[in-house]
Amino acid sequence: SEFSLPWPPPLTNPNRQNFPIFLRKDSINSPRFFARVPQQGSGVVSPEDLSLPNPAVETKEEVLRVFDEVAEEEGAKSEDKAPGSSTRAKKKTEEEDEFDNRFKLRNGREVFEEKAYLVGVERKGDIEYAFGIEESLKELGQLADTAGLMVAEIKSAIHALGVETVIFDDELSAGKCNLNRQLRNLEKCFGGDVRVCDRTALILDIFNQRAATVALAQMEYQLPRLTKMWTHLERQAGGQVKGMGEKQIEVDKRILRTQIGVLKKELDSVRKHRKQYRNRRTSVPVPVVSLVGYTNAGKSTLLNQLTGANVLAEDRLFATLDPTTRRVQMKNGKEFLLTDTVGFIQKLPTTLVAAFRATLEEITESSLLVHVVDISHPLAEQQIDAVDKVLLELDVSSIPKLMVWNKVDKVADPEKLKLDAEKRGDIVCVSALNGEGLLEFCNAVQERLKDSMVWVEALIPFEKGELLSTVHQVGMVERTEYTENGTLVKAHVPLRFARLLTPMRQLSIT
Ligand SMILES: Nc1nc2c(ncn2[C@@H]2O[C@H](COP(=O)(O)OP(=O)(O)OP(=O)(O)O)[C@@H](O)[C@H]2O)c(=O)[nH]1
Ligand SMILES: [Mg+2]
Repeated sequence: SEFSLPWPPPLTNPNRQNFPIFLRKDSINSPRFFARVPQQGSGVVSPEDLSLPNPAVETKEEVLRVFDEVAEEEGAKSEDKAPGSSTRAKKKTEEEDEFDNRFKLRNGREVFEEKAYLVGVERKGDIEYAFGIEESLKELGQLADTAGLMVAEIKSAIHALGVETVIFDDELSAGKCNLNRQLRNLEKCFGGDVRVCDRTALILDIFNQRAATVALAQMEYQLPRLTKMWTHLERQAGGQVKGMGEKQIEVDKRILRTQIGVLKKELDSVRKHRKQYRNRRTSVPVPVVSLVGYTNAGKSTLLNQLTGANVLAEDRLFATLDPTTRRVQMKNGKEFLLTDTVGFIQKLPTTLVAAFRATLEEITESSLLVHVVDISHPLAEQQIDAVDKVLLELDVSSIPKLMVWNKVDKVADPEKLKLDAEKRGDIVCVSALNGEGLLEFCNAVQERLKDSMVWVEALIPFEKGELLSTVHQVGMVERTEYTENGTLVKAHVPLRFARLLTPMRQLSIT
């Protein structure tokens, strides 16, 4: 408070390469800021290098206040250094306590909370980008929460000492020389042991925590980036043992390649297992319906509501990483299998598409795709597009689709929304949370499934009673007639089941 800080603050090291960055508030109520770089390229805000000639921060006072806090902390530290200071020991244990407190329990797993600093870079060419940087950053924040990180506000970022990870909203592409320069510059600017990562690395981190199969994608992502990880060795060696860093790279690359080999084998066996499981399932003629949609749309909640299954549904991104299939039994005795899938996300890293494909293989064999949309989300349209794009890549255009607008309980004008849906004719409005519209949903599913069924007229002998009940369960029966020779049934049934009925169909023709 007695500090008067110069404005703009001086550079501690004038030789250090520094990109100017302008800070803007994330939104009026949010304490988070995002960075704007006026020219092409990326930039960083480094604590000592906070050279903001013309900050786009709403109030200069706000930033000054942050500086005050830093200064106060610095002041406290220098006091600390006084020999024999009794506050020193106290501070020490406080720090230790704080360190211990950062181990948190989440979903039965112990995670260490990292203080992270989100950086979004808006480039000139990106302005048209549908999601917009604010939304993208918000999503990144949620991603970071999911990874078990604590999103520190920019304040703590400026507090320097607090920041351990800097997360970029875009994939920092490897291989090109300007990435290396970019990373080195970042390292230089941040100094110390700050971890710099990007959207891809963060998503991979989440996957790595919960889905073993995706570890592969992570390793493949790491391989070209190893070069960067070992440059510090070269620097330490000061040119004398220049080969040292390189050797370590080779060792690391070899280890990674071996691990990739092992994982690939594991993945193969997982695939085989899943395939066997699917084959077993297809011998039961129950149609399979897959839930797809943007992450956090409410797919797992819908599955839970319909089946009473206890699938993890949470307000965090990528809550579901493994497909889960449950049997849905309707009041009228009809059944279908409902499969939950991993959510989609924009800017899906290229390395992840392959991993998604493995998890999403399930849906290529379903009779119907239900596209779940969080219609209360301001960017619902863009999320729909993002999902459609992935579906296109998965080559499932031949499978019929049904769109569900979820979270109708959350929208401002549900009646207007329902009218909109009605006008478009192919949309069901539901609230997976309170159960609204679920009956309509099931009926719509049945209706769509009919499109993938074939019409049969079959005379089923009385001794094959179980076949008749299966027709009722999995098909749509129009008529049954009892005759001397058995039950004459006219119905839509799944193709596979129709094959089972073939001999009886011939019977009905004669
Ligand atoms: N208000 C409201 N919230 C909902 C509704 N459906 C789901 N949610 C909430 O939305 C959040 C995400 O739901 P999930 O079912 O986990 O979403 P998901 O699509 O499975 O997400 P991923 O597994 O990440 O792909 C949870 O907090 C749910 O409680 C709804 O109809 N209304
Ligand atoms: Mg889910």
